[in-house]
Amino acid sequence: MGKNWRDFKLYAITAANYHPERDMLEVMEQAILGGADIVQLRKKDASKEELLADARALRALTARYGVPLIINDHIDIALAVGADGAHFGQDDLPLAEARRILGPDAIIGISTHSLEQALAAERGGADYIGVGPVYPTGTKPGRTAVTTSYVREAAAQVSIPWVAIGGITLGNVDEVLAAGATRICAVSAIVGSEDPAKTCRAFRVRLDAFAAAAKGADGESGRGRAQAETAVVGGLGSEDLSAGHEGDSADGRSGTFAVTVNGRREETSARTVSELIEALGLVGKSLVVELNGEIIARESWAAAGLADGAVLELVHFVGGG
Ligand SMILES: Cc1ncc(COP(=O)(O)OP(=O)(O)O)c(N)n1
Ligand SMILES: Cc1nc(C(=O)O)sc1CCOP(=O)(O)O
Ligand SMILES: [Mg+2]
Repeated sequence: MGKNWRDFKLYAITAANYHPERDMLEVMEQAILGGADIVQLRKKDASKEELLADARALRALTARYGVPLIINDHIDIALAVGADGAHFGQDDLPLAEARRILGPDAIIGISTHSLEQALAAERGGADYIGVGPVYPTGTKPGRTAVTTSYVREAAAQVSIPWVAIGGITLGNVDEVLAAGATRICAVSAIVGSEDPAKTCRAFRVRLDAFAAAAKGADGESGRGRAQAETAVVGGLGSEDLSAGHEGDSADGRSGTFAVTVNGRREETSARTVSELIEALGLVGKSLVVELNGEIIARESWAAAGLADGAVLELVHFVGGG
């Protein structure tokens, strides 16, 4: 493993059924290249032989990138390939048994669906917990969604690393992060996407933007994350974004062009980040701005030019903890 595994933010899990035409290793390598920083082998109903072969191959891949490998359900496979850890659900091998077998250094993750289960896993010595399913998901059909209210409880009361999971997509991840998640796990949204690397990069942009907002508004402690909210840009149409910029702009250019703001394509005539903030009515707000994957310091907003195709994440921090 490279960096401290506890710093992971984006957890990717295998699910070959979502990419029947593509090789599992190729998809997972793309996910890692895009920013997935922990990987789980999950293959329900596979034979031990099949699991072992996949686990060996994934072990080699993840070792090459210094990314931790977790094996779902199968402690023998985890041991056989020297995985970094294993993940168990409420009905799987009990935590105490898993710890006895895997030893003190293994990363053991436990699925939880309520705060009570989370606190029990924490007391029992889990290294991290899954918090979910946040939304209904076809990857685990029939499971009742715990909603973002459990995410908020976890943010307030869980001390060990925890990861939000279940139905998380680029379309709803901001809501999960706004509820206080700082790590997310996605299966279908990553491995079922056309371009897993691009999808992971997009998840990372949002994770980083929320982390920066939490830090900016509350110092190093990260307190008050649960109050982080994305800037309210959803209701603004191109008219709003072009406000104050009709006709030629100061530098002689005219017209509008397309940018993506918090995942939404917009037409704007704003030539700089400052102009865009103004057009959005966000002047004076506690904001973190990410432009094409880079956080832009407030003092550089006026100089930060926007071009056609620019991708922006605007995170509005709305309170302390
Ligand atoms: C990170 C993470 N969280 C939750 C789960 C689900 O585990 P479990 O409840 O045991 O269900 P199965 O995955 O075994 O069907 C997970 N695998 N990973
Ligand atoms: C494997 C799993 N465990 C969950 C839990 O809540 O414990 S939700 C889930 C499925 C996550 O897949 P997707 O990102 O495609 O919804
Ligand atoms: Mg399980």
